[in-house]
Amino acid sequence: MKTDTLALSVGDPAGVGPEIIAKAWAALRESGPVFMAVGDLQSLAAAGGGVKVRPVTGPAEAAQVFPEALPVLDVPLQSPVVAGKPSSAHAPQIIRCIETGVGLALSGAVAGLVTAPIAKAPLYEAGFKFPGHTEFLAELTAPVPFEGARGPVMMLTAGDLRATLVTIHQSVGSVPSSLSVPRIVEAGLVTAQAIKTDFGIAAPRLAVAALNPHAGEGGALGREEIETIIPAVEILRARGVDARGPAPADSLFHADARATYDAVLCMYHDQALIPVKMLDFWGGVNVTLGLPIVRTSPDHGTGFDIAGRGIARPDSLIAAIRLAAEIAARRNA
Ligand SMILES: NC(=O)c1ccc[n+]([C@@H]2O[C@H](COP(=O)([O-])OP(=O)(O)OC[C@H]3O[C@@H](n4cnc5c(N)ncnc54)[C@H](O)[C@@H]3O)[C@@H](O)[C@H]2O)c1
Ligand SMILES: N[C@H](C(=O)O)[C@H](O)COP(=O)(O)O
Repeated sequence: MKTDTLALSVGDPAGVGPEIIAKAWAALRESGPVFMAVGDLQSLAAAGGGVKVRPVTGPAEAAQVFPEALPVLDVPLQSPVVAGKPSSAHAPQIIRCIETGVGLALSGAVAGLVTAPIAKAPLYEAGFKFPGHTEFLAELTAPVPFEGARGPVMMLTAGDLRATLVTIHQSVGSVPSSLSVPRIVEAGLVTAQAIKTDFGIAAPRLAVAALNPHAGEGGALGREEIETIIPAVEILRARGVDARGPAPADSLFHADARATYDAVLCMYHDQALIPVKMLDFWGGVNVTLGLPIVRTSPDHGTGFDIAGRGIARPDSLIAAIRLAAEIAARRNA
């Protein structure tokens, strides 16, 4: 039976996740979307600022209790949590919550997965081999077939801006040598497909950002456009994608420019994330495209500097929950 209940992995228990999950539940308990937190019951209760939490055995029970209490599929921590103090000792539980959420989404028990922020450093310290959720989720869902161009592709969206990334968590210095025609084409195909299936735009217009200032100024300021990005755009167009570019990134993000495209393919992390988080830090959402599950996440991180003080804002998490529900409804229509 199809469900619209979402799973919400708690992320790093020492971060703002538990607090903003409780605040998101308080904001959505009457209107929905319904979600079930997957995490340590005790630390959610402690961080929830008086919000009622209720242990549940699964999404069906979660939907029943949601109007009255925050439903939690308990994945107990094995060591104490101090807000603002990340610990690699929490890594196994953080990873298990994500794995549980992915399993529920793959089985159809939930409509999608929303992931509260994780901090990479404590996970790396515990031997976590993936740069972040994006690559981990791709690994966990790899055995499951997916029709069309397969991701993962990271998208950050806020307002009318949808920006996807060719390269993600790597140093700026390593980006030029990482760009290749196949890699840009693949990211463009996944983006164009997702704009149709997940965002409901029948004829997506894809802008492609240049890497170098002034798009390389005819080669005088770099040759990545001539040698790599332009050939990739040509292949995308030959494969039926309405791709345009590469355009100089500094004139791609103002309001009039944004009106000319439905998504913009960026070459590296901050080329996409700075404009998105400038446009609306509190409403931005991280979406993983091209996977057999729906996955969103807030556009911010664990906020260790403010965790436990009760001042973290749930806006981006609420936007992520709402967008996951919207995408899931489109995919299941
Ligand atoms: N979705 C995710 O899982 C995600 C997203 C971004 C960063 N991260 C990770 O989080 C860790 C910390 O990252 P960072 O310090 O670069 O970024 P951050 O977003 O955690 O913090 C940046 C600033 O924004 C503030 N902030 C963050 N969330 C807030 C909220 N909900 N309400 C009010 N203020 C908030 C913080 O206090 C801080 O001053 C890193 O390990 C990073 O990799 C995870
Ligand atoms: N670059 C992401 C952001 O700033 O929102 C963040 O690191 C999350 O990445 P994963 O979803 O891969 O954990």
